[in-house]
Amino acid sequence: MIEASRLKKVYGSASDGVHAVDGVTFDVAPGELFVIMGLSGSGKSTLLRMLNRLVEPTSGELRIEGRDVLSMGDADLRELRNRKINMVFQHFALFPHRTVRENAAYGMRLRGVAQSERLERADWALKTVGLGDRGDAYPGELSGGQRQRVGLARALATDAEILLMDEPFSALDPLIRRDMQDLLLTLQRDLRRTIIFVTHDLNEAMRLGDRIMVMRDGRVVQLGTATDILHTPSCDYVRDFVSDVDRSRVLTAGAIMREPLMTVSAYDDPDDVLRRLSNIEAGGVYVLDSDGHIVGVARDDRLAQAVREGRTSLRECLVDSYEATGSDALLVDLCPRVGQHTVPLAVTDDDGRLVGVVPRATLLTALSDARRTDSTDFRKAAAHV
Ligand SMILES: Nc1ncnc2c1ncn2[C@@H]1O[C@H](COP(=O)(O)OP(=O)(O)OP(=O)(O)O)[C@@H](O)[C@H]1O
Repeated sequence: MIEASRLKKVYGSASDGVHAVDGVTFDVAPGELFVIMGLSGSGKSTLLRMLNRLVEPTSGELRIEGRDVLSMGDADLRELRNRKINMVFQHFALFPHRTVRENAAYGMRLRGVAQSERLERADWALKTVGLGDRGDAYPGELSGGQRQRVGLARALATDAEILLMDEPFSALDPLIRRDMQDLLLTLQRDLRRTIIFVTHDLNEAMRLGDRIMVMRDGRVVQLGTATDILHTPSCDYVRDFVSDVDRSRVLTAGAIMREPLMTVSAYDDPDDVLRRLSNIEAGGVYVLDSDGHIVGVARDDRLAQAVREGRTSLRECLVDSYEATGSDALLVDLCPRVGQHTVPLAVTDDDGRLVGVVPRATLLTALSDARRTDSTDFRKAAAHV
């Protein structure tokens, strides 16, 4: 959707001006939530504003859906800003004398949408952000978080495919901010807009971003998924940021899961399964059907009993003592659920097929700070838990 190559912005003269953005290259896929993260002054806002040429790049290339944005004339640029891209700011600047519905409809007015359609889409957008019953209220009658929702509704009501969001939640208190992040993630699952989201908060970046671009002094110091950045920070600068991140609320089961050491089929022989289990020193194993769904767990004590009794069907000695979760579950929610059974926590796909497991040691290692664990024996210790 967006391809930026060696984008540069120098405020002032080339020799002694400010190199706000210094040769940045990245691309954003359709439907991606792409986060630009960095400290104050690292060039995030400048970069964001170059994407719709509110700030004119000094040099570089920029394509949106393959079209060269930097060579566009006024008419094409207006069209791009009016139809394709919408911008959401930290302060939404709602009009106090207009109703919430009129405020939500405002972006479409600029785009020349007929009034009846404007109001209809505004009502849809307000409902989407949970303010369906507040359309007739005035902004002054809403809380800060609700006003921010109106701003979000305004951006959603237009059908712009690309949303540029500059620290939209930074002015909100932490609980409302978390609500708004949840709302954005939920909306994004359904609406799949392409979002470029600027923040200086790595926790927020990691919660929201499909990918995160970390900037420092106008340059990109790392570009990757939250897991990439947590596990392999590119330099000390990123490592310092990462040490403050609450891993339990960023990493997911899918990001840390392992291949199960072994799985067996319900048609396998109990004696054989027991022998294989003892080889890997495990107390139990997942039994799968031919599609990979979990049929149950074969535990060593039950298997030993079945063998003693001369039974040959694995199905007869299965138990259902295991825990399963989806791959997008956060580690904070897994903590109480691992280590309860002889088999590790199962990670299943939407159809209930086993896609991986989370042993307790894996969870502990993932929760620990990589920087500290490099210098201690934590990883080794965790492996024995
Ligand atoms: N209009 C301008 N004229 C001159 N310098 C500017 C201008 N806008 C930004 N800068 C400088 O460019 C650099 C990058 O600023 P920018 O606002 O893009 O960073 P940022 O990462 O978005 O910071 P913040 O999080 O504080 O908004 C800073 O050194 C800033 O002082």
